[in-house]
Amino acid sequence: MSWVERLLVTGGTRLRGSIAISGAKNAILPLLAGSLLSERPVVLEGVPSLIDVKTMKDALESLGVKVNWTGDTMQIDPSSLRSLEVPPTLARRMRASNLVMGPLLGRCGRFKVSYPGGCTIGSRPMDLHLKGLRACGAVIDDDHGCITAEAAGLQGADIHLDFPSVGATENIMMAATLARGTTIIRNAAREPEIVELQNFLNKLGARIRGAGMDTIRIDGVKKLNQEIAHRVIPDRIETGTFMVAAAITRGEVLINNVIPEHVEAVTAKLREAGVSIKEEDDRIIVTAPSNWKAVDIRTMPFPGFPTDMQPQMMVFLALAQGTSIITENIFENRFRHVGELRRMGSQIRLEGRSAVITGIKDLTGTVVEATDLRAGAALVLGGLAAENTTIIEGVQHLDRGYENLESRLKMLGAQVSREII
Ligand SMILES: CC(=O)N[C@H]1[C@@H](OP(=O)(O)OP(=O)(O)OC[C@H]2O[C@@H](n3ccc(=O)[nH]c3=O)[C@H](O)[C@@H]2O)O[C@H](CO)[C@@H](O)[C@@H]1O
Ligand SMILES: C=C(OP(=O)(O)O)C(=O)O
Repeated sequence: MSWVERLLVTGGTRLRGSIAISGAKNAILPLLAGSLLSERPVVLEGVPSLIDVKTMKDALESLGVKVNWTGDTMQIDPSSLRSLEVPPTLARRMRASNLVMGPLLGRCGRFKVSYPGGCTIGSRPMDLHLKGLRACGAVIDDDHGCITAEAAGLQGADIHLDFPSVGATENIMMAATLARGTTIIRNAAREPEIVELQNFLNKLGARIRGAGMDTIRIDGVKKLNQEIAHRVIPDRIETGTFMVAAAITRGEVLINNVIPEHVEAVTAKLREAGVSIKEEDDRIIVTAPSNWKAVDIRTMPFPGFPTDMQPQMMVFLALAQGTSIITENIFENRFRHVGELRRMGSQIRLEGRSAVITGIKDLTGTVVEATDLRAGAALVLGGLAAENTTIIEGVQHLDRGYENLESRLKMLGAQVSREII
């Protein structure tokens, strides 16, 4: 017998209190994959309890790596690596499964993985990853949804990415770590998770510089053999989601364990709309006005406005005074939440890559479906602000990327519960 989990969110409560942000999903996943490059034990701290992290742990274990996960600490012993093939059922569970390609190729000279799964927000091809790995000397067969690669020793290369892809930058960085000579990645992604990966790999013994800028230089080393412990950076998308939760409920929330510079684009847009945001060393205080203004948003690679915050900002703007335009420049199919938000009463019109949002006074709770992770987050936020109760189906998407979401929202006064039917 199968069961369905759904969230029941009853709106109308102003969120108040303080909350601490968890380790970043999009940082821990490449760090776990990057551990494969090392021959010595690695300890990761601040590991969030997420389905995607569990999937990556399973993927590492399927390769023979020993992993011990207790609380928010993970001990990884990559010395026992013996298989170079991730089972298709695991690979298809999330996009980040592709991040084992670079490390396996770098350390062992071969891999076999299925095309990854992940959020259904666009076609998400792998061409830039494969182009970069081929430039380093890998012979790659990309056929029938399965990618196999071989290299008799990788060679450093000068690679220009057509687009600053986060995953391609990470895979190439990791493969190049153990290549002969120097690799240069131009038009590299500049996201904080890239800087985090550089810091982590350098602790292990790699020689990488430039992360956070558009050119990254990797001087290959023979092996990574430093035994290290590393604490993962806080999740900037979870931070942004809680910032919007405070704002949309006209509440006041102190958010701890934050790197304010990582959420600057979100802070700027919320301030432009009229929300008060006070930044201190590692915390942010969000105080919402009773009404807010429409603002326009264009998603861009970092430091631009993050696509992973686009759905959450859309629901906030659905309640703004005036008309906002959101242009989604990263993923061609990241508007699946629009239909669900319309069911809650919002007035949103799609025109190609843009959504035109005419602010209304109130949203109305109804039954809606989370079609992907951030679409789900937007629906929870809508539910917190709506009249009456919103029932959100497709909760498994939320569990991929938000740790204990309902209990943490409850700590701030929200009326949220999970129902199993
Ligand atoms: C686990 C993880 O870190 N996920 C994040 C990562 O995903 P991910 O690394 O998959 O995102 P990319 O930066 O690679 O994708 C950005 C754009 O480039 C395109 N592209 C990408 C690779 C490629 O080989 N060819 C190609 O055309 C994609 O289809 C997309 O349109 O960055 C995205 C963009 O900030 C975020 O939304 C995801 O949350
Ligand atoms: C798109 C996302 O994740 P993934 O790349 O893992 O699908 C996300 O975190 O919003």
